[in-house]
Amino acid sequence: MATDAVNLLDSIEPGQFANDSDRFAAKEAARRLLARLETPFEQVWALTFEASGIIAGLQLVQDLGIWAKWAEADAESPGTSRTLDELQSWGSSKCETNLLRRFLKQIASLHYLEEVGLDTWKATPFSLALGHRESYGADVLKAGLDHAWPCAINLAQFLAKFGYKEPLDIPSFDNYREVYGHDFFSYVQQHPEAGGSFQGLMTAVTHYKMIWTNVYDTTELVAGADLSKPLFVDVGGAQGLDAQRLLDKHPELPTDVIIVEDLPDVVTTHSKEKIDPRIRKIAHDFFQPQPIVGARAYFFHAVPHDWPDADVERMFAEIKKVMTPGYSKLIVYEVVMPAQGASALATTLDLALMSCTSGIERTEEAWKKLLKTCGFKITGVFRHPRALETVMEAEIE
Ligand SMILES: C[S@@+](CC[C@H](N)C(=O)[O-])C[C@H]1O[C@@H](n2cnc3c(N)ncnc32)[C@H](O)[C@@H]1O
Repeated sequence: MATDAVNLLDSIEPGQFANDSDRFAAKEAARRLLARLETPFEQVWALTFEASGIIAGLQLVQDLGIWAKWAEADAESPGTSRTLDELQSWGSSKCETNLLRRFLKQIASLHYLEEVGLDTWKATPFSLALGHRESYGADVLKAGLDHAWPCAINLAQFLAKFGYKEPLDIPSFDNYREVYGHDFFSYVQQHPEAGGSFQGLMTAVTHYKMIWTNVYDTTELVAGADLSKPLFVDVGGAQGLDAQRLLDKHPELPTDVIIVEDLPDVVTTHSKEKIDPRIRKIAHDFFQPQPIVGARAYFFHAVPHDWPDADVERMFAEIKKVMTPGYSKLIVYEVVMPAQGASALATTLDLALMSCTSGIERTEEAWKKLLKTCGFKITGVFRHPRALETVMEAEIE
């Protein structure tokens, strides 16, 4: 029985699923299986010592440039196994043989590499992705080390110190400031490396999530627009991926009606994704007066969730001042936290926000209340069964 079960589980491959939802459902089932099969010790060990060891090893191999070299070599000769000597020779700095061996052995023991012989490994899709710049896997790893891990280590003691209140008031108490001396967005503007890993993380997450134009039908928005004026302002739009998606859906749109706004360092230093030259990028702080007046839509994707209510009120107040009543729309694309059965991705994002930015993933009730306080009425709520996030459309009340 045990052998049959093991053989069956070992035989399952991602390619056998008809679509990504089926693959995802099986992956979630495998997580539940693991939660049932692991002993409490195995679980706590995996969460602590395995995880911290693997993160250190993955970053070390990344710092040596070995993942990138391996991905290049694998593209030329897919599936070739590599010896320790070969991998060591790819390092940009000299790394002692046994030091590298010890890390590679742990990485392989957790199946992120395949051990195929003595000191010999094969790449996996995961290890190859770490070497591909365009997958942003290395940025997610680095963002974990730059932001998530140091903040998580401090979080419980920080919350105890402030009497177990929800951290929703950046000037009074903020975990990131406790760790780094500045709130998150001030810090990343002053530290380009930490800002770069955050932007890479955002790009990876945005690529992973469902395209907003598949959740919200933009036909009416565009058909009812006066294209002699700005159409779409993506506020805190980072690399401009959502703006690009609107253009992909409406390729006939002219130049300069789609605008992406973000902080100066994001628009200049971290601007890496290729987007259509018809999209205009401008540096703008959303707490300052909004320069684009009377646009058809002001779009916020995963931006309000970075901030407590008082800051969202300030941010939306600047938008409200420039909206044309009855014409302009406020469009928010965010996680709407369900009362029950939230996914691990939603709850993990919520806690990462608490830990790093004093932000929060809001419930529908919280969103309704916040938008009302800001002087907006919700004109539509749009969901997709497979989307993490919900589109909320609002107008000036
Ligand atoms: C969580 S990211 C979301 C980015 C993008 N909308 C997406 O979904 O991929 C939040 C964005 O807000 C930007 N941001 C933070 N503070 C800002 C400010 N005061 N003014 C303008 N943008 C800001 C950040 O630089 C970052 O790109």
